[in-house]
Amino acid sequence: MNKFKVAICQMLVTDNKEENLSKAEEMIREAKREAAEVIILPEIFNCPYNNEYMVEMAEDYPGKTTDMLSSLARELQVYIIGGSIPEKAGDKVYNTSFTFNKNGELIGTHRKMHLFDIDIEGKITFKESDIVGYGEEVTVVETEYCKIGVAICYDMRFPELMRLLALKGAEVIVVPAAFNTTTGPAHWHETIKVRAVDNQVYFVAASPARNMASTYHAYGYSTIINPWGDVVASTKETEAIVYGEIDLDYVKKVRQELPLLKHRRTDLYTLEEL
Ligand SMILES: NC(=O)CC(=O)C(=O)O
Repeated sequence: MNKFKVAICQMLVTDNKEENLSKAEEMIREAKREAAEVIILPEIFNCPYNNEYMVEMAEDYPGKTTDMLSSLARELQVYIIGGSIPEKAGDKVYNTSFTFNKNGELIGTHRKMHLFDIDIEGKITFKESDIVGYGEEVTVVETEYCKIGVAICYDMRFPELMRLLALKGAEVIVVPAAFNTTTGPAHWHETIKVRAVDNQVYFVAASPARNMASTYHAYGYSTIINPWGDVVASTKETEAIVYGEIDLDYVKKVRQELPLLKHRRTDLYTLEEL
């Protein structure tokens, strides 16, 4: 089982949770019909990426959204990396990604570790930490194919975390994300490519489609990059499913031919999880 097919559901997210859940289900079913085995949703897919909505629509785990993902994973016999949702835990809200295996069992929970607090003059101000709590754990999920590192959006801007995922054995890194129309054109493609090349992984970056009726204008352009830095598949800003094949022999080949991970001077510097 050295190859498997992934699908990114680049869905249009609205302020209607029922509509978002139906859209996610419809796209997951379509991806299964196209033989995808690992299906990925974008960051904050069940409500708008906006602090007020995230507080209002946050759900406990287990809850309506995660129950739906779990039962779809079981029924369709696929892995689902459920983008992220606002998760309510006690009096806190987290931006959390839940991953389910083919039996519908929860095999990974990633709470966004780096929160999107930015202020770009004349363009965009966002202060996620006003309402979202910080995740504390590095997340690598075990699948029947390989280990998959999971992080959320702004997390991917931190090369130390991405490297840690590779050092923990990830051959694929999946990042549900929602860059925007300021940061997307500036950094999206370059960041994805360099993280794939540095860590010699398949890098799967899943965005929502752009919704100009929303307060946050997601960039779109969900993309899969291989360990050599080539684009396996990509799309533009509108709703679409992006499919790509992950070839684990190719990961091994690139890592053998250009042994970056082996050539690290760990006698001179190290990276450790505290
Ligand atoms: N939405 C994010 O967390 C990050 C983002 O949009 C960016 O880094 O740009």
